[in-house]
Amino acid sequence: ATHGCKVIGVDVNEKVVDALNRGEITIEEPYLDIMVQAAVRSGNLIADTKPHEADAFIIAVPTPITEEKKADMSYVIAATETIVPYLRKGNIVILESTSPTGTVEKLIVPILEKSGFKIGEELYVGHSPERVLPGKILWELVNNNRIVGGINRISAEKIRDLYKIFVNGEIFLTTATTAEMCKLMENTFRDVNIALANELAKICENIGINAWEVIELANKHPRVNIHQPGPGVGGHCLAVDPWFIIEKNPDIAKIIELSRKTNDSMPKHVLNRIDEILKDIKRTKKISILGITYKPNIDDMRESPIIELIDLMDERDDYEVSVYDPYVKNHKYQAKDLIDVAKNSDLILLAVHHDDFKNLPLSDMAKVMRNKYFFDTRNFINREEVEEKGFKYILLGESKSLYRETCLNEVAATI
Ligand SMILES: NC(=O)C1=CN([C@@H]2O[C@H](COP(=O)(O)OP(=O)(O)OC[C@H]3O[C@@H](n4cnc5c(N)ncnc54)[C@H](O)[C@@H]3O)[C@@H](O)[C@H]2O)C=CC1
Ligand SMILES: CC(=O)N[C@@H]1[C@@H](OP(=O)(O)OP(=O)(O)OC[C@H]2O[C@@H](n3ccc(=O)[nH]c3=O)[C@H](O)[C@@H]2O)O[C@H](C(=O)O)[C@@H](O)[C@@H]1O
Repeated sequence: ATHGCKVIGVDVNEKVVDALNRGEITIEEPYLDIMVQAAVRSGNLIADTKPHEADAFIIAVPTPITEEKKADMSYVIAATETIVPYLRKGNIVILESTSPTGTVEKLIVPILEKSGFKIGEELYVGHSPERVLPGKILWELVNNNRIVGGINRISAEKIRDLYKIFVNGEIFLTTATTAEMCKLMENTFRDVNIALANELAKICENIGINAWEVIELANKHPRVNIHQPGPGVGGHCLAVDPWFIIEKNPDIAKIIELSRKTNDSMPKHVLNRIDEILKDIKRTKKISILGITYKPNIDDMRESPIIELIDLMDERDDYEVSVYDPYVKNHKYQAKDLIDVAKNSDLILLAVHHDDFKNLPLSDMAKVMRNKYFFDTRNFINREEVEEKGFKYILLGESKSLYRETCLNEVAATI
């Protein structure tokens, strides 16, 4: 809309539509409010609960997984069916939702055929996966390279020409099914690499060294890029998309499935570590959790591993939980500030590395706590600073064994 096109934003949620028409946004994303205001004011962006006739239709509805880890394609089916009555000869239809392989060819095309138009000749159809990173969406939307998979060459070319209106990155053409698999493998690549880092974290805890130090040093190799361990992988992308591959290839996608399970095991692993740290306390223990979103500096809690951790603690009667997240209001355990969250607590768990947590009021927090344990799952907080304030600092991916202490002393003595 800010590049001169007339855009109709269609959503079944009336609240989203009403907000957009007032020039307001319903998600947190840097600079999006300014851009939407400008687009609405220019008259180029309007929203409605029903589609209008148009030259091109872009489908970007949710593609979640069910409890059984199967792709839920109901939103894509519903949205595609909704546009059929509005289609005209020469229209372009693009699926942007991250989808299992074969979605365009086997699910969307048969629905679009109900329009009576010849697919690929009178209707141009394809998949152009969205690759933006939440928190950097507006920059990446324009500057990322894009893949366009058509059901035939002319479809891919027509879709490419549409994206050229606002994309500065390169646009690569392929088939619809290849484009679907590219998107799934991009997120799977990241998920598998994070699983490797999480496994390393557990191994290092086992042998008494620091995984973060191993990663930093190993990554000095020109062809090594180990990712960061943490309390688990969240979001509606990495925690979801690999399952689309596993569902269709259960006997082959073994590494992918094991990686998913490894990352999903991290909240339980964090709880096991807390059990071990607080094993001598026999009464109900209070845990203060800093951050519950799925990653830093955003308000999205979808598939957050911290929510999973809280659920695990809820199942136990020896834990009481208190939470503080500057991006979240209304969580059932939400404290009003960083002092309130620490009241009568036994352990602070740094779960999400929001920038807001860079300068914690550690002295004031320590004053209201019962025991002063600080468990950092992100290697985010300065160990010396925390220890200076009287806390015992514990880091995910590190177990300070006697062996490690002795080795470090020996190294220090040699230097
Ligand atoms: N959010 C992101 O940064 C990225 C999202 N994606 C993919 O894009 C797709 C959409 O994701 P999000 O925008 O994050 O989801 P979302 O849940 O934030 O928004 C989807 C919107 O679609 C609406 N909707 C549902 N059914 C509809 C229908 N039949 N007709 C019209 N509107 C309908 C919902 O009310 C909701 O407002 C997913 O497949 C996701 O994996 C891919 C890359 C990045
Ligand atoms: C390959 C890739 O980088 N995909 C991006 C990803 O966005 P998303 O916000 O889900 O990715 P993320 O920043 O890796 O975070 C996912 C999760 O992984 C965790 N995480 C991430 C990196 C890391 O080294 N260790 C780690 O534990 C994060 O804490 C978070 O819980 O998924 C998006 C999507 O598909 O929606 C996609 O558009 C984005 O480009």
